[in-house]
Amino acid sequence: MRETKIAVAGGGSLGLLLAGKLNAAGCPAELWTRTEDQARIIERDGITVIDGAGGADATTVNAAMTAAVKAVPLEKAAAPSGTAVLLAMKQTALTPSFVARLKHMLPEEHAIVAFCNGIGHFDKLQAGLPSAELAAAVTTEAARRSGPAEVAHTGKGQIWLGQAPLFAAIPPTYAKSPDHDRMQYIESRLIQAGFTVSMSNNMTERMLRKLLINAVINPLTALLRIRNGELTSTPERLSLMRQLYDETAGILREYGLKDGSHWDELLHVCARTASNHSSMLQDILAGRKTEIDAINGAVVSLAANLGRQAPWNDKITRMVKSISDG
Ligand SMILES: NC(=O)C1=CN([C@@H]2O[C@H](COP(=O)(O)OP(=O)(O)OC[C@H]3O[C@@H](n4cnc5c(N)ncnc54)[C@H](OP(=O)(O)O)[C@@H]3O)[C@@H](O)[C@H]2O)C=CC1
Ligand SMILES: CC(C)(CO)C(=O)C(=O)O
Repeated sequence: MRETKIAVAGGGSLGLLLAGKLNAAGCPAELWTRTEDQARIIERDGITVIDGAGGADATTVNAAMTAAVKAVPLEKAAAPSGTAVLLAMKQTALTPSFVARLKHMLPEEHAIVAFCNGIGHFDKLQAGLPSAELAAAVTTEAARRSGPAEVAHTGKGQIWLGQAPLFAAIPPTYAKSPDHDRMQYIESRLIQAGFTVSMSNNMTERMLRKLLINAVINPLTALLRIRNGELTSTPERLSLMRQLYDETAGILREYGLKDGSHWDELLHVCARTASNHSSMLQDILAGRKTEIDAINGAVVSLAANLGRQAPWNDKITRMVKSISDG
């Protein structure tokens, strides 16, 4: 098997969950933070993961565990040949200068497994990191950072791993395939850490399904400032959801979204994550840039590539941008 060293980039909700659980299970995974301060706190205190927190079920028992984790600010990280980076950062952080910094620090042989919601990130990574083995991870896990070294695991879900699709490129040109042994190694380590993981040979479909869910729940909950479960509570809100859903699903079908009960899946996600603030609402409340460009903005671009319009997605993108920092 090719030598692989796992590193997690981004000490936010998902990054703390991944690094905390991997290290707790005896799988060393260095965490690359943005700040020196956060790395220092984690080196001192380890990462605490509170499992079961935020569960809708009142009988859920919270269990906390703390793991020692090696943490360094990203620009000081040393990445040996064969490093696999679990990228747990928002789309908004993947600027050309950040991708150039990654290229500078990563060895020739490396893999990037991107957990980002939305689409467009693989095009940016592919353009800036031509020798990267690019892999996609789609997850229904839910996590919320509650301190620099503490994360609440607010929903147990699944992780799908596989080759990265490139949606914007027409005709599609595929990124360098992830090394099979390396992906199996990552899968086995994540399973050892307690995650439910499956390899998928159709990440396009997985990502489009997640995109459809995020394109409806995220902007509406952000604009209405409500929890995910409250979205289905009135006929007016359901009607907004339905219009946005119909338009988005119609476009995503042209890119490989299969026919299926996606509307039921959407309602199920609202019920399963009823008490969550969506990530977009959290960004708005914290005054951060949202991932709207990579979600509804991306749907508008996908429609334009087909010579079509997506007026619901276009308007909702403008509305979210008009109440946030971009
Ligand atoms: N949280 C969840 O449950 C889920 C999240 N996702 C997706 O995963 C991705 C990550 O989400 P999440 O963890 O919630 O996001 P967070 O905003 O909680 O975390 C992002 C992290 O990236 C760090 N970061 C930003 N810029 C840099 C940089 N230049 N160098 C190093 N680190 C940097 C931030 O650092 P700092 O805090 O210092 O600013 C922050 O810790 C998103 O695309 C999200 O949509 C998908 C499924 C579930
Ligand atoms: C599934 C959902 C909507 C859960 O909150 C999510 O992925 C998000 O908030 O970004």
